Amino acid sequence: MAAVPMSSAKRLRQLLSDPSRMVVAPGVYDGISARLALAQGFECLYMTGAGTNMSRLGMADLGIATFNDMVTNAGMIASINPSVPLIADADTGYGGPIMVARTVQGYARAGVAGLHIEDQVQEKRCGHLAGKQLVEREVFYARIRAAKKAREEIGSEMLIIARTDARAGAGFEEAVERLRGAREAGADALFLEAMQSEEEVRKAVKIFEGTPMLLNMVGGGKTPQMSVKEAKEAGFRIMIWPTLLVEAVISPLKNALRILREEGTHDSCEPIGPRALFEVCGLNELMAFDESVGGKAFGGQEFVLTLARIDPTLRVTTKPILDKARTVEVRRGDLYTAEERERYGGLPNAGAEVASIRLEKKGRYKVLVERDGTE
Ligand SMILES: C[C@](O)(C(=O)O)[C@H](CC(=O)O)C(=O)O
Repeated sequence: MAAVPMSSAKRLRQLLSDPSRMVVAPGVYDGISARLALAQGFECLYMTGAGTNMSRLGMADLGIATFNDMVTNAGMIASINPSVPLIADADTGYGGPIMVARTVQGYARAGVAGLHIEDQVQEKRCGHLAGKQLVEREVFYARIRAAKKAREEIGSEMLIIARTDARAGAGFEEAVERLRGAREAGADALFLEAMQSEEEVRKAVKIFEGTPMLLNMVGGGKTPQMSVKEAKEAGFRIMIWPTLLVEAVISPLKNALRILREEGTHDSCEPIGPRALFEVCGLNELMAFDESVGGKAFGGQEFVLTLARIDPTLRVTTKPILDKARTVEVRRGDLYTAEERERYGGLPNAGAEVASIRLEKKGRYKVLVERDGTE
């Protein structure tokens, strides 16, 4: 329900047009992970194919998710905040050139801002597993040409990123050659999968100077670990962290389940309660929308918040408080003046959380909040 001042693809291109910026995109795979990344104010998200296979299908990253699985997930994620660009994994494009075209147009209509298409065979696998097989160079180039032509046919600005998986079996030089060919075939950005040393990482950026390069940071993968700062200094323009969140949930979930199974309780983590839980997925905004159009389904009280320390002119916002609500989330956009809302309302930062106010008891509130969100 956020305002959409420009297409997310245009926004992604705008971010890339500033050479001093690197686009950092955490890998998300479902509604909760996407909501959490948006709440942190990330300016771009990445829909991981590995995470989509795992969370939607319960399957390993072995190219099992089909176009329909992927486009449905991408459309759901892209729609949560359409002003924040989503780069989505499009694997091999899911078939020959005709199918690649369908994939590109389907992703564009689903609101995806950029996608990557690779040169593995259909029975593909995670780029950091052994035993990958490649299609011939020309087959790869035809995929990229199909992607570009399909995008042009519908007037989309979606970014086409060519990914090569050649490093593992065919070597660095072949990978570079394939990306050269893909660039000629019309790719806007390049992704050399599973580079194996810092030297390769730096060399690749140098070879393709002038073309945006994507760095894939898989924890425990083939590529040496680099921070956002290091990747930016090396010259990358996009950095994805595909498995960060998938990995992060495994242990806590296992632990909670083990405790429930062994001890018959659920005290492995402090329960935050249903209200706070749903606030992660937009409860307050959804209710505010309902109220703003005269809906009566969730009538609550008014919450008056004064952010005196952030701005001397005193920023005030009102937010509804649900019955029995325990927290109120304040986002940057809540504090905009009408003019600011017009100008900045659609930018990713508008959704960034500035404070999470814990409510002690029902009543009318007037709260002073400092920049770090503490009362
Ligand atoms: C980027 C990637 O395509 C993904 O699906 O997110 C994977 C990540 C992974 O499986 O570790 C890849 O690098 O192949």
